[in-house]
Amino acid sequence: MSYVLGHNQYGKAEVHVVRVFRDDPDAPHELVDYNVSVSLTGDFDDAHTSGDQAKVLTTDACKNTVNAFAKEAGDAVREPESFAVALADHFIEVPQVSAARITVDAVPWVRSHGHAHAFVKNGDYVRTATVTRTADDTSVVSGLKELTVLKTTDSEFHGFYQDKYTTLQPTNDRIMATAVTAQWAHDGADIGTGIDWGKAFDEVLDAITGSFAAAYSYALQHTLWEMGTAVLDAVPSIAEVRFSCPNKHHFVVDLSPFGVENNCEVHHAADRPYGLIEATIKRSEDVDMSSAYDPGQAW
Ligand SMILES: O=c1[nH]c(=O)c2[nH]c(=O)[nH]c2[nH]1
Repeated sequence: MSYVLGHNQYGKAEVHVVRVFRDDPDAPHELVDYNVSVSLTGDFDDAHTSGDQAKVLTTDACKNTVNAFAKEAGDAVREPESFAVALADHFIEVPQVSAARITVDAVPWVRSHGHAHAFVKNGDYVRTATVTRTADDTSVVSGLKELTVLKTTDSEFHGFYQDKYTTLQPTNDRIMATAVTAQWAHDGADIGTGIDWGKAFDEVLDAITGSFAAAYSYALQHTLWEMGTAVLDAVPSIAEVRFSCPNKHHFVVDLSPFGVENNCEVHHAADRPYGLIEATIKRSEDVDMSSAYDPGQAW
């Protein structure tokens, strides 16, 4: 029997590193809070099929590298994308590595009361970055997750396909809520020219929240389209944006048994199940950024 080893990758997941910038004794402290994962692909068949670990860079060394680079990578540490690029550039130099993928979850901390060294965690969202480096190519995907948004009206859902199991009543007025996961891939040509990652992130965040608020919605799918086109309008270097958005259903509670009118005022916020609406919005038909995403990702 000759079985075949398929795609494999390995590395250290979730190295949680917090870097304080405190070089100038007179300046307020700054900090970044990153959960970093390293995933390496390459000539690692022997590690699996014969148990020979000669080519395996230990995941422990991957963890050590993340921690050391949090100091050694200088200003690149300040943005998750540039930190991930610095790490990927390092790991691709290991001869047996053909692709290095670095993912960073960045928790935002905001200065508290203008204080020089006190911060409050901003729980509004987690910022993400995924950098994939091969010998001759670097792809950068920025993103966010856990951005929960809600609007109390300007959302309808009707005219949908009906089969014998369809019981949902059409509505012209409902709450729409979701927790946005979004990932946007930067055009390869623009990465080398030095994108201002922080500015691009702020512009995308503003485009997503602004279009969610402003767009009149006929479905969460329709809102994803509006958010995606707003992102592409806002930042020219973005080639495509992917969304994964649970429909956080809010059902109007029937208060008629109590003789009480309920004009979309009292809702049951359902936990599960939830609709899961996912879409990619691309700048053109030719855009194919699939290699920029982890094949292990579910979407
Ligand atoms: O925005 C929505 N999209 C759907 O596909 C759907 N399906 C459903 O039951 N409610 C909704 N809402």
